[in-house]
Amino acid sequence: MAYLEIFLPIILLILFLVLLAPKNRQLCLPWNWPFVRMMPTMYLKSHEIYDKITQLLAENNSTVLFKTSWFTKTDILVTSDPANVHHIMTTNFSIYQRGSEFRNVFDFLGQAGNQYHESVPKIVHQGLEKSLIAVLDHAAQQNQELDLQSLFSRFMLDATCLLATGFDSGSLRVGFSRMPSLRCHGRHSRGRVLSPHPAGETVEVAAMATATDDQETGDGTFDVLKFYLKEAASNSDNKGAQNHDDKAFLAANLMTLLFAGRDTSAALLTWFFCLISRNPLVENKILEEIRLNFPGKASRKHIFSNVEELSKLVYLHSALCESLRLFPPGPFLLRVPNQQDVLPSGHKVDQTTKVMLCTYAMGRMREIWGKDCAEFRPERWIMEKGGSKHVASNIFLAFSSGPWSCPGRELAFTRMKAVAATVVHNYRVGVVEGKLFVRASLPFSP
Ligand code: HEM
Repeated sequence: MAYLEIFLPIILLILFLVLLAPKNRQLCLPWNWPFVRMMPTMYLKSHEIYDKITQLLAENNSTVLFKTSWFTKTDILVTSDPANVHHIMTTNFSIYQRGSEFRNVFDFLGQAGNQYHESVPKIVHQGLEKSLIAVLDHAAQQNQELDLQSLFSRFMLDATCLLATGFDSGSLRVGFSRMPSLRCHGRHSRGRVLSPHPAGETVEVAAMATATDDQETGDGTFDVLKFYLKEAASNSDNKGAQNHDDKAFLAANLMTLLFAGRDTSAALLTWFFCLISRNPLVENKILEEIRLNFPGKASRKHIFSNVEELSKLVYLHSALCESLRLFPPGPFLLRVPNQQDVLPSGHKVDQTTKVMLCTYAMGRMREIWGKDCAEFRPERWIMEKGGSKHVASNIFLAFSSGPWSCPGRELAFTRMKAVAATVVHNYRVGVVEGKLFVRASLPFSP
């Protein structure tokens, strides 16, 4: 009897697991436990989540439904199937829409007007000369190790802030110590950029749109949004935002831009330098391309006089695309349908399904990129007769696809090419042994 009391619950538990757990089991999917479903496996594998999901997608026809717990009632459908991507991002995008109106506000991204074309070359040159080259020269003279991602983040933050608002946050300079951080606060769309002030002392740069934001902050912070609104109002064609709703909207967009313009490009450039430091042949080809296209500039730090000249660097462009394929700064794009839908793969989704498009896995699919999909090979982006190869955005998803794709793509390439060409031409970058680590975070970064 005593034995029965001990063994009966165990037998019942085993029966329960056997009957319930394997119910939805597909090929090689994580074990689907009762109540907590696939959460334990996802948690345990979180440190290698991107590679694990890539492998699962390869084994399950590019689409996998992850069951989260019974309590949250939300399932996650992960897909790298190009037909699903096209359906979600283009054909049926209206039910998966993100609903952003940023395009009307910041026309400098090239959607309208010519402010982009006028300002970018000046800002890129100024940033390279005043900060990037100065910092790298100093580090090279001192034989100093540098945190590359912090360096590129600062460059991109200063360039984006200057371009979007006219304010120079001056965070990249010789002797920088703290990494600037971007923070957003609650319902007032309040954001802060922590950055060392050009004058030397550390101050906070804030973009605020609270009900009381007419007052001076009085705590040593600089209100970038107020600066931007004043500039906009003094422009006769644009009276600037007048009411608080407009200001909140502008503040939210300003923060989006600062985040989008800083971390993506900085993470990608860091991966680019990691990859070329391990592939010296690629680095040599980039150097050769620079030599051929900018003759007579060998002894100069600045190899190009206007950013349009950068379009000659086809191999460098390809090496950046190849880095984006292997290490896209956004490894997943998230969408939630606002009604029921059936994907081309046959999967049904509704408002309780989070759909994750796996950019990382798509960049490593044999079916798309061939047997050598795991190799870093910029040549795959170049046509046989020369020139860059066009790859459809539903298979190369780094900048998203369809109507809501990245509006900063051209700007991103211009700035990344300017930085990469200048650094490759002037310095040798190597990864310090043991200092490269991969963070499972967004943006996906070394
Ligand atoms: C390597 C560089 C970059 C990559 C890989 C990248 C990638 C992306 C992706 C994938 C999205 C769409 C996200 C989604 O649909 O869920 C996006 C949106 C966006 N990107 Fe980029 N981007 C880059 C650089 C930039 C730059 C330089 C800017 C501007 C300064 C920029 C501005 C934006 C904005 C404003 C959005 C829309 C954000 C929103 O809708 O909330 N991006 N980007």
